[in-house]
Amino acid sequence: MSQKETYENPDLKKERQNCPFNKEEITNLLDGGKEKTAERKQLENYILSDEQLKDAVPMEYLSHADKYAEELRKACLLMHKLENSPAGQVPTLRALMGAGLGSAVLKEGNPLALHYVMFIPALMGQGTIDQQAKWLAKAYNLNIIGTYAQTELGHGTFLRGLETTATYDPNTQEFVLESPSLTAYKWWPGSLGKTANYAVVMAQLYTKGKCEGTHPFMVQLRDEETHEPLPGIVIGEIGPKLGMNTNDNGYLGFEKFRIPRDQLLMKHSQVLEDGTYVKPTNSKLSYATMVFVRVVVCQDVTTNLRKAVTIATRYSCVRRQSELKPGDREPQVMDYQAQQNKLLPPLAATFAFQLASDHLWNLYNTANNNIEQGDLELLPDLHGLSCALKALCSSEGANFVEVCRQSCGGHGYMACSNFPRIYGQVTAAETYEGENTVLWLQVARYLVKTRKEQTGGLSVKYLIGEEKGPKTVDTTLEGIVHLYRRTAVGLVDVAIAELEKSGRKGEAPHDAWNHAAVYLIKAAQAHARLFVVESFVNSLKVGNLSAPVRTVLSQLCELFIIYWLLERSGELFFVRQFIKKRLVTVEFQVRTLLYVKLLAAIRPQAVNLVDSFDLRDEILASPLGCWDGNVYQRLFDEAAKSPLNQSSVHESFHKYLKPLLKSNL
Ligand SMILES: CC/C=C\C/C=C\C/C=C\C/C=C\CC/C=C/C(=O)SCCNC(=O)CCNC(=O)[C@H](O)C(C)(C)COP(=O)(O)OP(=O)(O)OC[C@H]1O[C@@H](n2cnc3c(N)ncnc32)[C@H](O)[C@@H]1OP(=O)(O)O
Ligand SMILES: Cc1cc2nc3c(=O)[nH]c(=O)nc-3n(C[C@H](O)[C@H](O)[C@H](O)COP(=O)(O)OP(=O)(O)OC[C@H]3O[C@@H](n4cnc5c(N)ncnc54)[C@H](O)[C@@H]3O)c2cc1C
Repeated sequence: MSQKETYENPDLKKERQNCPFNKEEITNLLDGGKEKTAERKQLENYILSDEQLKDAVPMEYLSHADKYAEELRKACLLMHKLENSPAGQVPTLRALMGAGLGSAVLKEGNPLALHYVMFIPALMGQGTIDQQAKWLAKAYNLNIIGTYAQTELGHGTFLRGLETTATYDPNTQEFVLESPSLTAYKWWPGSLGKTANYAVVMAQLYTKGKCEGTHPFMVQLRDEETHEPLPGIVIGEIGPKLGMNTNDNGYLGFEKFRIPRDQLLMKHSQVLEDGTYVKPTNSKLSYATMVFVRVVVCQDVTTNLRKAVTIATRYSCVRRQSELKPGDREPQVMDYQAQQNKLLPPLAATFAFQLASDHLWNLYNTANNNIEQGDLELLPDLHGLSCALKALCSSEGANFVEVCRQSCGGHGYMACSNFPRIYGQVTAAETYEGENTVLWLQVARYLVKTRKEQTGGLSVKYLIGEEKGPKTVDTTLEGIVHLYRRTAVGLVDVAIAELEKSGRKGEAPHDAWNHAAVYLIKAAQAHARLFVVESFVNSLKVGNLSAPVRTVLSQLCELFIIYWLLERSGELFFVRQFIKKRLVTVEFQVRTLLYVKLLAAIRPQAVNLVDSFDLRDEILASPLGCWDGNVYQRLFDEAAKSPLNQSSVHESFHKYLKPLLKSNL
């Protein structure tokens, strides 16, 4: 019998009564259509009903090595299940790699993730047709398992500074891979520690005595039978981390390790037999795998945020605390405006991020198809937008997850609440695939270039030409979006003015850039926020939404846009003409009132909205967020699993505490 038939917390039951919109309509919208929802549900039933994929004990109680072994066992079993998946292999794989279904089974991290998320995409994006023919089938069939080894102990961000060398030897037609120092050791690649036997390795290519920059090489690391490291390969795992502990991030050193010439992935650049180097059409094409992951990370972070918001919202409607009206029953904590202020902006953000991520995904596919045909026109815009949204979704996402945790008081601090894991995953995305500050500066570079040269892609068109739109700002949605646009343009102009000021003082361009970093980052962030806000507003203009769904999504959209504006109001002070017009004081009062009204308007639908995410209890993996709201019983049940509760007196009492108690200190 399902939980839904046995118990439902009365407060949650009440929250769910008289829902003015069709929850399924929102579910379908988020899934990408009714058929996709049906497909997802079928897949969830298929995977989550398998007893062998369930945890015998909570993973927290296992050792580092046992956690890895357990997640690897389940990961391998999942791969076997792919064959008979009712949804087909590709959709199943996608679902298993991300923060939804995949993390319900592999809570600590998927030891095979890098194989699918980076190794196969790298082979596809960097390998020639012949190389793909040689390696891809083996990779898909899991005859080999790979990772993406780029970051080194000494360098992650600065790719031109990578130290690993691949020197071409025309006599043997081989590359010799070498780690010339400790800092040259690859450090961080996921799955490298224990799982992978192959890697795409990024190394400085030397041929005919000249360094041609970083290039991708296909490298076998371990024996395919024994899994022992090959001679000349030094390999291991880097140890426990804040989260993602069974992704077995590893280290890797090369001691004059030889690979054949045709293991340079040669789709974009080649080394001929005699050592002649053939350049790519664009040197950044070798970075394409990172661009792909930046795009999917936005979707992944959004899924994680939906989990955190669902847990916190349901819990906040079950939890009763303090006194709102003297003498009355303790209210649901969700009835405090302060709690709504914590939870409704992240709830709105899940929609905003999803819609922006969908746009980015479409841009990625178009740009990638064009690149395959040799047309690189969309590459700068894709790079700019993927950096901007990856940095924005991961940083805002991590902050929102932490707010969700805090909103659950003490119980949010329990490991079983699942907040530590969700946070661990989301904050990791602030660092991996390009540290966020570094990505903001990449975005700023694109914005400054566009503004100065008056040419750029679709996402930066607003920086070209004179500012359009009303000179005064009204409080309609369009008016507020215009305010975002003016702020974004204004901050780019402020950053350019800073750069020019330093230039006039005689500073070299690189120093001027460094000294304008604070402004440059603000401009990049304002640009990213503008994109998200416009995507949200524009998405509501199109599509055949029912009136009730359109109403609630419009409220969320308005709330989100005003929330960010209020949060970032300080930035308006950088844009001088706003202050002159006393916009800050006058308009803000109106918006603050509007914001509070929106909190009250959305509050009654909070549980219905998170229900419409349709996240199964197994995916939420939290006693605080379960559909039935049976929070206290579930917390008790979780505590019962603690190894310290398996006997009434722990053996350490007799060993340590009893002697102390008897010692008369
Ligand atoms: C199937 C999947 C389903 C679900 C999966 C879901 C989610 C994923 C889940 C889990 C993920 C699991 C694990 C995470 C794995 C993590 C892996 C990694 O972290 S791999 C390592 C990533 N490393 C980085 O990102 C390094 C960051 N650094 C850089 O990118 C570059 O060094 C930097 C951009 C900072 C600068 O490069 P540099 O070579 O120094 O460039 P330079 O300054 O000389 O030139 C700038 C010039 O180049 C343009 N440019 C830079 N990068 C790109 C690019 N990628 N594409 C296009 N163009 C680029 C830049 O705009 C500039 O152009 P202009 O000169 O201004 O014209
Ligand atoms: C969970 C996880 C998984 C990972 N998986 C992989 C993987 O599979 N494969 C792989 O190759 N790598 C992987 N990485 C490595 C990751 O890509 C790097 O950690 C990341 O790119 C940041 O590089 P770094 O660690 O060298 O940081 P650093 O670049 O040293 O950053 C340190 C500080 O310096 C600042 N900084 C650096 N450069 C600049 C600049 N130009 N301007 C201003 N500030 C700057 C940064 O903002 C940051 O505050 C992973 C990392 C993590 C955390």
